[in-house]
Amino acid sequence: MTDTLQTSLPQGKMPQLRVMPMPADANVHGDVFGGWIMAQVDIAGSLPAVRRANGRVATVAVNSFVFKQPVFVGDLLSLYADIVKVGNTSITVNVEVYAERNRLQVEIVKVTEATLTYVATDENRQRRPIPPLVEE
Ligand SMILES: CC(=O)SCCNC(=O)CCNC(=O)[C@H](O)C(C)(C)COP(=O)(O)OP(=O)(O)OC[C@H]1O[C@@H](n2cnc3c(N)ncnc32)[C@H](O)[C@@H]1OP(=O)(O)O
Repeated sequence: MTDTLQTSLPQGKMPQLRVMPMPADANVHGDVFGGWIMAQVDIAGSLPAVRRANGRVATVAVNSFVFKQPVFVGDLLSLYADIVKVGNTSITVNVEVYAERNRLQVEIVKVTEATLTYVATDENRQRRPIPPLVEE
């Protein structure tokens, strides 16, 4: 598992989300609940999906989710999300989470990796086609 240890955050990319878990997010041993991390990953992954879908999306599947290293209260988490597939109505996003621990000593650890699929939905919560990509 040596590939989980990083010395820096991904270069040239902006995190979708940065967040710090608080004591209420931890179990009795002080480690952060997996469910809390999953919620942050779901939010981070939805952000590029909403932009690409130009509107609301719903999470239809968590295709994979790996907790590579524990997360501790006070870690500063950076969540990076990249669209890896666009279907007719669905968008699949890869999310990577890095923790900055002991921030004065700059220890950065890759803690989580996940792939989720979102479906573009309309005002009746029914699936809708992904609109064509508009060049900016
Ligand atoms: C806001 C939130 O995120 S709330 C989080 C919880 N999520 C929800 O409450 C969503 C509940 N689910 C639903 O409402 C419905 O399943 C919907 C609207 C998301 C999808 O509606 P359905 O009619 O079931 O869609 P359908 O089966 O045709 O699949 C739609 C797309 O999702 C994909 N999909 C469906 N199931 C899966 C799966 N298990 N894994 C990967 N992709 C899937 C399909 O391949 C299809 O993609 P494509 O159109 O790009 O080919």
